[in-house]
Amino acid sequence: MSTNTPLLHAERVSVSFGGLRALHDVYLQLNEREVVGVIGPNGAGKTTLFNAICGLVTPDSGTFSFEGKQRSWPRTDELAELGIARTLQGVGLFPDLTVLENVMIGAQKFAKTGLISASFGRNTKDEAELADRSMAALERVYAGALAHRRANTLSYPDTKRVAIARALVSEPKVLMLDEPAGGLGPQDIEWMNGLIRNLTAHMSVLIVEHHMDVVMSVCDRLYVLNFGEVISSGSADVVRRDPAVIAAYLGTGA
Ligand SMILES: Nc1ncnc2c1ncn2[C@@H]1O[C@H](COP(=O)(O)OP(=O)(O)OP(=O)(O)O)[C@@H](O)[C@H]1O
Repeated sequence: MSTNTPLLHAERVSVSFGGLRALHDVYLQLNEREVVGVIGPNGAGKTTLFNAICGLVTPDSGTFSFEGKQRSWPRTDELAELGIARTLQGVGLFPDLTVLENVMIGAQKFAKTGLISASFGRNTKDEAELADRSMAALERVYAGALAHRRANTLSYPDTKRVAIARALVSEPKVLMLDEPAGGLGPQDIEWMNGLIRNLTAHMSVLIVEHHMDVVMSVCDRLYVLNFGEVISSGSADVVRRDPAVIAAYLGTGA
């Protein structure tokens, strides 16, 4: 892949739910080691675009390319192999499992005998390898000390870190983060932004966020959606000053 080829490229994406047009001719490009934000008011189509890339929604039309090759839209069971990982809005950890066990669930790609047998110790070599990878992922988000805590004892900011570790354990090329700053205070947002920037040493990051302020400082480029269309794209400075963006956000009070 040439250095100018985008890692991920979606073009002319349209999605309808019955009579409702959720996306219309949307485009998005993510380059190597880039942090790109998809922002926009409530109902703009951000999650639908994420879901299309993750195989949770099938577009009516549009093309998808990954590593320079056009291909069908990814199915959910192809994501790990392709190198795409996603965190879920609302975190989605298993409350009664330990942090390490939660992260190990993200490592299924590496469990030669399947997660269940590995988790139950039928193959101790696989289990040890999974645990090592999971521990390394936790350490990358500075959460190694939390490994043996139950997920339901964590603070909210810590659950968000663990959710990222769970996505990192499959060693993705593209990490998709759903509202990484949602519910965090200013200090934790700063910390989270620092973490995201560090991740770009190894991968590209795609972020969906409702509030534009929280992603402005961390994103190299932004796409702004409103009513299912891209109304602006570019650097934070360009987007922030775009009258169409100001009008869209003022219109919703976000
Ligand atoms: N499964 C679905 N069935 C019907 N309509 C849907 C479905 N998913 C989304 N929509 C509609 O599509 C539009 C885009 O929704 P989407 O969730 O993608 O927006 P969003 O920008 O992520 O919003 P928010 O910031 O509130 O999460 C909305 O009008 C929404 O009601």
